[in-house]
Amino acid sequence: MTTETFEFQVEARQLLQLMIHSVYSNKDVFLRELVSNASDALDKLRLEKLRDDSLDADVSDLHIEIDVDKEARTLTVRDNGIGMSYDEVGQLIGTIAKSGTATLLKELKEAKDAAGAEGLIGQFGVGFYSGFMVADEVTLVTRRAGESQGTRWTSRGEATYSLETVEDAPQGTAVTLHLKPADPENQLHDYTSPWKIREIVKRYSDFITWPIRMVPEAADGEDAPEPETLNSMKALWARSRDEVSDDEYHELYKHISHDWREPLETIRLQAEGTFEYQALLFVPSHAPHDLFTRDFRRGVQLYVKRVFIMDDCEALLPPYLRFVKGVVDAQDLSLNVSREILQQDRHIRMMQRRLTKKALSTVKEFMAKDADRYATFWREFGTVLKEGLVTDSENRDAILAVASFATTHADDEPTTLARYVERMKDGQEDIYYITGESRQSIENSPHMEAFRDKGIEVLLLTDAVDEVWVDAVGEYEGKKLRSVAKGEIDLDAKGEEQADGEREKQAEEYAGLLGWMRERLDEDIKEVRLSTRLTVSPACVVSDAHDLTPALENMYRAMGQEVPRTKRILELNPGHPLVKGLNQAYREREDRTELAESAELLHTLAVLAEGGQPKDPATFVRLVADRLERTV
Ligand SMILES: Nc1ncnc2c1ncn2[C@@H]1O[C@H](COP(=O)(O)OP(=O)(O)OP(=O)(O)O)[C@@H](O)[C@H]1O
Repeated sequence: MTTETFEFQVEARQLLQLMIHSVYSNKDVFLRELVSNASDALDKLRLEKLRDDSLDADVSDLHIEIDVDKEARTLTVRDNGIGMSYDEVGQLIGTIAKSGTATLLKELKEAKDAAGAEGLIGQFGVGFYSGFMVADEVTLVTRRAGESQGTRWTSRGEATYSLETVEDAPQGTAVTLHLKPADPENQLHDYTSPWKIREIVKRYSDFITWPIRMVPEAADGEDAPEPETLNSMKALWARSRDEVSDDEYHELYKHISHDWREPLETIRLQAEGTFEYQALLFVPSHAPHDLFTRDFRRGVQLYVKRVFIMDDCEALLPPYLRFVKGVVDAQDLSLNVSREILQQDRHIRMMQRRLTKKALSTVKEFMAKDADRYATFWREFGTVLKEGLVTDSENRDAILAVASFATTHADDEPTTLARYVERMKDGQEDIYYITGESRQSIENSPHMEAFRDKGIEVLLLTDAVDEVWVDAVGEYEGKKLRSVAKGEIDLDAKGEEQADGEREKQAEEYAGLLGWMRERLDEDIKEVRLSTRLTVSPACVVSDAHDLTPALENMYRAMGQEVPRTKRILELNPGHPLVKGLNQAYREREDRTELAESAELLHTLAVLAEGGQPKDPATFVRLVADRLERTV
């Protein structure tokens, strides 16, 4: 069979170069990655055989084997697992199909130091390619279980790789690294040394549930020694807490999550009784880059009596906890259980409730005992946790209790709702918030003026989900959550006579202008009224208390839902010279053509001030230019 040569995808080539000129100082981890892939391949084969007994595959002694040849300076990691077909090798090994590769590479190039680069690579995980940190050539020979022909893949980690079919490949995959010369100064150890291999396997892969064997090289003239099993194979989740070190837990986390960094927290949970299970969950320390993409893979694996059943088990945790990684091992499920059955299983639903409560109480503990850890957690996962405020009414209070929000009270320290309430002024009945794209834009919004003036604290909500949960939640401890940009806001003490009298007078004075403007702006505006929110700006637009905000309208449209355009309310600041002038002109002039333009301008300025888009930018620019021309 001829050998075909292929070019690596551009991204794959760039990643390979990064691996070769190693951004990662600890090169030992290449073995963990290869063993991890081999272990996955064994899991997959066992599962496939379980589902389809007719599969022509030998599952009697599934294991991983590590062989070294000191003379040839090669190290081989072999498994008798699922293997790959010719096409799969091309797809899985020659390309990087993962979303976000381009972003990762860009960030890597921008990372200023090795530690930053290491962190980024860690988040991504480059698995198989890490072999090129220690080898100048990698050969992979594989045969998919059930197929007769095998495939050999070879590359020197440069621009190309070659593929050929082979006739006599054993079932599974063997990855052979042609090792670079050892260079201990650069952490490139002698990976042909049995004690080094023992040490690495023990450190990183002890919990792997398949035997990892090594056949030590025979001394001259002696028979080959018996293979030695290097790992204990004990499922960490089944061992008691004091038997397992934090490092061991962390290695399991890295195996499951493909993250190279330590988790923020490890959570153990055992349930005894009618439905027994053990769970070992991890809260990562960093949000993965694809957390908000549609095909994000959740991190909880399901085992049944120590047998791996599935990755990415969505029935075990609600979507807003999708960042939690870990293992759940249930005793009383069928090995053939499917995703559909899991979704309907009463025990699984109970398990999900318990795991959810445990995850939330862990966050509560961060909050109570370790402010830094809580701050990291919230920075990384607050946005996704808030989705639960909308979707999980049972745990809404628990989520609200651990949620925090940016606030006008402090520049860099978010507040909980409880603390906000403690600080509420005498007579303040509601919790005020404003939503928008960035802290800066909403802090300077005209809607904030009266609040700033009176020193009333406002929560600054800038995540898309904030628009939704505030409506779903509605109130906290009997205090309404109120948008400063919705409905009528009256911050003056009720019944203040002077204010009331003044307002009545103004209402009379402005009645004509307000009615006339409403007619002029009828397409977009349903009411024009005098404002009690504004102290500096001439005008602002607000939504009715129960109307959709423009951001929500856009969100629904982006999701493909039809929503009618909601007309808004224009508020004018009667204390502003521009508004006063407009009123005077309205009263004095018969010809109101110019005035109509001014009304339009005022409206557009109000839209711009809250970060909106003018409906007709060209006309707006022309009107402003006209006015400027007259003043210069
Ligand atoms: N020993 C193996 N047996 C069977 N398939 C394998 C083996 N090694 C790798 N693969 C296939 O190649 C794919 C790519 O492997 P690679 O190590 O690059 O990434 P990964 O394991 O998917 O994720 P990560 O990069 O985060 O480790 C795997 O998902 C798997 O399908």
